[in-house]
Amino acid sequence: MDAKIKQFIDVVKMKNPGEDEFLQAVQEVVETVWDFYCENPQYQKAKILERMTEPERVIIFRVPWVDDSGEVQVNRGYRVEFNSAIGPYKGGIRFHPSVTLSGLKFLGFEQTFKNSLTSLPMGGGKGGSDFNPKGKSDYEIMRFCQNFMSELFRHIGANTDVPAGDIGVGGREIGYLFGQYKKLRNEFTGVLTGKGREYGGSLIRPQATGFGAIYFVREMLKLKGDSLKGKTIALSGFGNVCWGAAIKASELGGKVVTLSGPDGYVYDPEGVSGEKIDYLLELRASNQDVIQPYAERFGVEFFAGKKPWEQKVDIAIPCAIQNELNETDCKMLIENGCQLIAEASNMGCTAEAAYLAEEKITFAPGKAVNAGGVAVSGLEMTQNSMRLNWSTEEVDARLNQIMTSIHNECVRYGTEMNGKVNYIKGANIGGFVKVADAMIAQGVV
Ligand SMILES: NC(=O)C1=CN([C@@H]2O[C@H](COP(=O)(O)OP(=O)(O)OC[C@H]3O[C@@H](n4cnc5c(N)ncnc54)[C@H](O)[C@@H]3O)[C@@H](O)[C@H]2O)C=CC1
Ligand SMILES: O=C(O)CCC(=O)C(=O)O
Repeated sequence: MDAKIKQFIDVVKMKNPGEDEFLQAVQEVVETVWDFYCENPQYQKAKILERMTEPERVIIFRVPWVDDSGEVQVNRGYRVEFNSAIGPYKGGIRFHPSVTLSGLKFLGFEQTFKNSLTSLPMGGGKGGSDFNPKGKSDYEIMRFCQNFMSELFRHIGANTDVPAGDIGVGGREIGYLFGQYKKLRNEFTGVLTGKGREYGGSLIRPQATGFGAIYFVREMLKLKGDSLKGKTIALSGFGNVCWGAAIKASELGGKVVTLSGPDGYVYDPEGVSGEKIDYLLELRASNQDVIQPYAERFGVEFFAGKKPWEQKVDIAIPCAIQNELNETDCKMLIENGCQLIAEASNMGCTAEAAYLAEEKITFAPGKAVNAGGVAVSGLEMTQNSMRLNWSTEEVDARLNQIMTSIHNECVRYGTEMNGKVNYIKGANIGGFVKVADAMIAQGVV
C-alpha cells in the first residue's frame, strides 16, 4: 500500500479503534479514490477525505420495552447521520443482534457514496438496534418500534433525516415506526420511506433493491456482449432484496438455483420462480429466520450450516449480510466457472474476496449494485412532496434509467488502460465527486 494511503488509514484506525467493518469500508474507498484525490488539489486542500470519514453526528439511545410475558427488555438504538452535503440524511434502519456502532458507521459511510450515485438529492445515514426480531410476536415488534421511535422522532424529519428499512425492518416495521412518529409530532409527512401504499408509499419500493441489482447485472453483461438468458444464479438470503432479485432475474431469463438463511442453504435445480418466490414472503413474515422449510415444501436439497457459494453457477449475488462471501468462497466460485459476482448486500464480500473477484472475473460493489432501493426511496420522497403517486411503469422506468446511469458512471470512472472496468474504483470515484464538490461549495462546516 502507498505510504501516504497507509498514513491516512492509520489515522482513521487510531480515531476508530476496533471498528473493523467501518475501517474495511473506508480503506476500500481511500485506496481507489486516492490517485484521483491527488490529481485534484482542491479536494486535498479542503481535507475532503478527512471530513468524509467522520460522521456529522451519531445518536445513541436506550430503547426499553415490555415483552409479552411482562418482562422489561432493554436494547440500544442508533442513528448515524453521516453526510448531508447533497441532501437530508437518508438510509435504512437495521434490527439485528449483530448491530454495532462500527457496522452502522460502515453502512452510513457507504450510503453517502451510494446516494450520490443515484443522482438524487440525498445525504447518507444509517440507523438500527441490536433488537432481534427472531421469534418475536407481532405485538412485541410493534412495541419495540414504538419505543425506538419515541426517541428517534426528535432527530429526524422529511427535510432532515429520512430513514427506511434494512435487515429486520420491512413494511410492517415501517408502518409501526410511522404511526408512532405521526402521533408524537402530530404531522403527516414523508419522514420514512418504504411506507405502505395506502399511506404514501411508492409502488415498486419493496422490489426496488432486487430489481435494481438485476438491472445493474444486465448492464454489466451487456457491456461484455452477453445477457442473463439461461444463466444460473446463486442468491443468498431469502429476505426483501433476495425476493426482488429472484423475481427480476427469472423475468429476464435467468435461473435462480440457491437461497439461504443463517441455518444453511437450499439448492433448487428447477429454479426459484412463481409460487416459490411468493413463499419467500411467507417465510420472512414468520420471524423464524430459517430457510429449511423451503426445502421441505418444494422437495429440494437443504445443506445445513453451509453457504451457497459451493455450487456451480454463472453468477453469484450475495443478498444477505456483510462479509458473507469470503476469499475461499470466491476461489471456489471461480474454480467452478462463475463469471460475475455482484454484491446486493452491503459489503457482501470480504475485502480479499472483492479484490480477487475484481482481478480474476467481473465484480461490482454493493454501493452501485444495490442503489435501486434508496433510489426508489428518493422517488417516494419526490412523490410525497408533490402529493401524488406515480404508476408502476413510471417508477420502474425511472429505476431502470437510474441503474443504467450508475453503470455508466462506473464505466466512466473505472475503465482501466486495458479496457477492463474496475467497478470498485468507478463507483467510489463516481460517488465521491458530487459530495466532495458540494462540501467545497458549502465551506468548512
Ligand atoms: N432493503 C433494502 O432496500 C436494502 C437492503 N440492502 C442490503 O441488502 C441486505 C439484505 O437486506 P434485506 O433483504 O432488506 O433484509 P431482510 O431482513 O429482508 O433479509 C435479510 C436476509 O439475510 C439473512 N441473514 C441475516 N443474517 C445472516 C447470516 N449471518 N447468515 C446468513 N444469512 C443471514 C436473513 O436470513 C434474511 O434472509 C443487507 O445487507 C442490506 O443492508 C441494500 C440496499 C437496500
Ligand atoms: O431506502 C433507503 O433509504 C435506504 C436503503 C438502504 O438502507 C441501503 O441502501 O442500504
